Parts: sequence; C-alpha cells; structure tokens
Amino acid sequence: MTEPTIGVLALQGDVREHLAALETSGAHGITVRRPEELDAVDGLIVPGGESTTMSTLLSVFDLLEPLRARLKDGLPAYGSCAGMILLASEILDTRPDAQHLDGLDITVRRNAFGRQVDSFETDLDVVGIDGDPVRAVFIRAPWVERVGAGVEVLATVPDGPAEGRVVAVRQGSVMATSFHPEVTGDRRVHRLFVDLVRAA
Ligand SMILES: NC(=O)CC[C@H](N)C(=O)O
Repeated sequence: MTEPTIGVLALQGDVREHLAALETSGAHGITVRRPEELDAVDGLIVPGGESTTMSTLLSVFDLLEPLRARLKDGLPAYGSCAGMILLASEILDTRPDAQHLDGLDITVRRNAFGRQVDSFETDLDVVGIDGDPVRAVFIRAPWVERVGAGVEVLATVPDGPAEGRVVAVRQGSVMATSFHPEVTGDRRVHRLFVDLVRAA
C-alpha cells in the first residue's frame, strides 16, 4: 500500500484540519459521512469537536453500527480529543445516552482538566516520536483514567496539577490523543498513524 486512503469522520468537528494533516503525511484523506464511504477507507480519524453531538449524529447518519463493526474487524483508527472519547470503551462525565465506539479498552473522563486549565498547551514526549517533544494543544480535553491490559501509554502530562495523567494511548492499530496535533503543523503524530495503517 503506497498511499493509504484514510477517512475523516465528517459529522462535526475539525475535519478540515485533519484532512490537511493527512495530505502532508503520506496519505490520501477523504470525508466519511455515509456507510459506503466507510467501506472505502484503510483507516479512520475521529476528529476533535464535541463528543455527545458526534454521538447523536453517528446514529442519525446510520454510522454507529457499521463503524463499531469495522473497528471490531481491525480497522485502524485515530481519535483526537472528542475522537478519543468516542473510541473509548467507557466514558465518565458524559450524557447518559452518549454512545461510544468501543475501539480502545480505556476509560476516559470527559472535560477532565477542569475549568481553570480547560485549554492549555504543553510539550510532551510521545513514544514512537523521536526528536523534539510534541507541542500538545489541549482544548476542553479528556484524560485517560484506566488503560486495559493491551493498551500502551504513549504520553503523560509532564508537570503541573495534572502531572502523570495519561493523554495518548495505542492498542494495536488504534490510537488516541487528548490533544490536537492537527492544529499545530507538526505532522509527526499523523505520520505515526499513517505508519500504523500501512502496517495493518
Ligand atoms: N476539543 C475537543 O474535542 C473537546 C472535546 C469535548 N470536550 C467533548 O466532550 O467532546
């Protein structure tokens, strides 16, 4: 597979930023709004945005079950922020009717960083990314409170009140970050995902 086709779930959220990031990361990016479009992708990004809104729209667009089925089948996926929330197997502090995709064996807490620091930036060391640390932008971000046995922690908050909190994970070819690499211009996180898609 030379240039994999990677879908960006395009129901809500920062779809354009992820498409632009894919185009400069060695992949062809397409939007996914319909089950047929999902059939055409080698991997899928669930973007940042608002997880409960995306959850509602997944049902409205008849994508919830097809997407769960493809993830179960091994579709590589990457979720940033709201995307991490949707990919989780358990969500804390969400709407009682919010759906999740069950692509990663993690428990996430939505809006976990609290009001004072609900948006901030920091430098992170990310497993699998060499060189300079990654500038991580957190916008009303979740953190991971539990990781299942097969889940590798890729990054934790280095200091401050949230020191040690898990903010990037991978389980097989599914990965998620609490932060938004799609808004910084540093493509190393997207390249990491494109490599996972190629290897899958
Ligand atoms: N930047 C984001 O994606 C924020 C996520 C949002 N707080 C949610 O619950 O979905």
